Amino acid sequence: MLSVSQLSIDYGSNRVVSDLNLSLGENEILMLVGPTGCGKSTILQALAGLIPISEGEINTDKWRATPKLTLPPEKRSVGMVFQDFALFPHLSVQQNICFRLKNTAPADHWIKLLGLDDFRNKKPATLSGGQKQRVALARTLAHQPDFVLLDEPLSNLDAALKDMLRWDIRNALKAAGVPAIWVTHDQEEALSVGDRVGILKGGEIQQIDAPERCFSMPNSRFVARFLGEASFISGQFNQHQATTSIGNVPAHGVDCESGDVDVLLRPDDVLLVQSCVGNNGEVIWVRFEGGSRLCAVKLACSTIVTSRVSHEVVVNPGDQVHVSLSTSHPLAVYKRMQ
Ligand SMILES: Nc1ncnc2c1ncn2[C@@H]1O[C@H](COP(=O)(O)OP(=O)(O)OP(=O)(O)O)[C@@H](O)[C@H]1O
Repeated sequence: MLSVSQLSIDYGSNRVVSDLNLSLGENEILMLVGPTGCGKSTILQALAGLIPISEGEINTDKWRATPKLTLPPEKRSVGMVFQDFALFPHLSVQQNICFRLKNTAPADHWIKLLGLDDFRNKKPATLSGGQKQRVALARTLAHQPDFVLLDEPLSNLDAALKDMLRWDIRNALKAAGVPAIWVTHDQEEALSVGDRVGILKGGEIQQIDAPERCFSMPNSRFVARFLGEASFISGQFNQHQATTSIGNVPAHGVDCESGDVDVLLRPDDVLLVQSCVGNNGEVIWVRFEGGSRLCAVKLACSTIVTSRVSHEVVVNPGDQVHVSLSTSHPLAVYKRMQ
């Protein structure tokens, strides 16, 4: 539907995106994440035609853009949703959504579907942040774009609203059958809402994969750490099995076939038990998360692993505990760094 090959983007002499290759399938939602300044917004702006590209090409079923073959934004059939909503303050909700629309039937459809019926005649200033973002989304979808680019659409909203609106946006995109690239700072949002996740670092894609794969089989330690709590324990890897000081687990070598490795542990892979005998670690910090607690445990070898326990388990720094590994899914292992 949309494909980007060998795309590079410069600001003056500063290359901020290098050799980007990605494709967006029909009806697919691709989440883009990465540290601040890694080029996420720049990529969206280039796809929308708002800034020039230096190398490579962007192709859709209907058009092609290269550094020499430029195409203005209005000819790209792309919808954009920004974090600051970008609504016209002097126009009503209805007028914002119908702005420059010849056929207003799709606008009615999205006004109803996104729960904006009661706000048709209100001005943006009288709406909540969540309602403003629904208006921005309705306006985008009412124009029936071929694809949508969302630049941190939820970052100005509070946590409870974010959680609800992210699903409303996903459902609306799926209902419209429009593919989207969605930039977010929120790893949880990326993993839960996206069909695929792309992780960027320094303007380069590190991995694009299904969320489960990015999380459980990251292709580098950077990706592992970026997508959530990650600890590593040394072990030996042989015959699809990793042997560590706190248990043996099925394993998959990301960059090696066998030998000395570091095993990626997510907090849910580590079982923490409070016991009077056989303890093998000391709790060094605990973070209360609501329904659970995240605990860091220092082992005798000085390795620190994290474990998530139910909120019913009361653990405190200084407690002696027993941690072990027992997973039925393979854990990612990486060649041991010297
Ligand atoms: N108009 C500009 N002129 C020059 N440099 C720019 C411009 N816009 C962005 N940059 C630089 O390009 C790099 C990528 O910026 P970009 O905004 O794409 O990153 P980002 O990943 O979206 O960051 P964030 O997560 O903080 O929004 C940064 O180093 C930034 O300082």
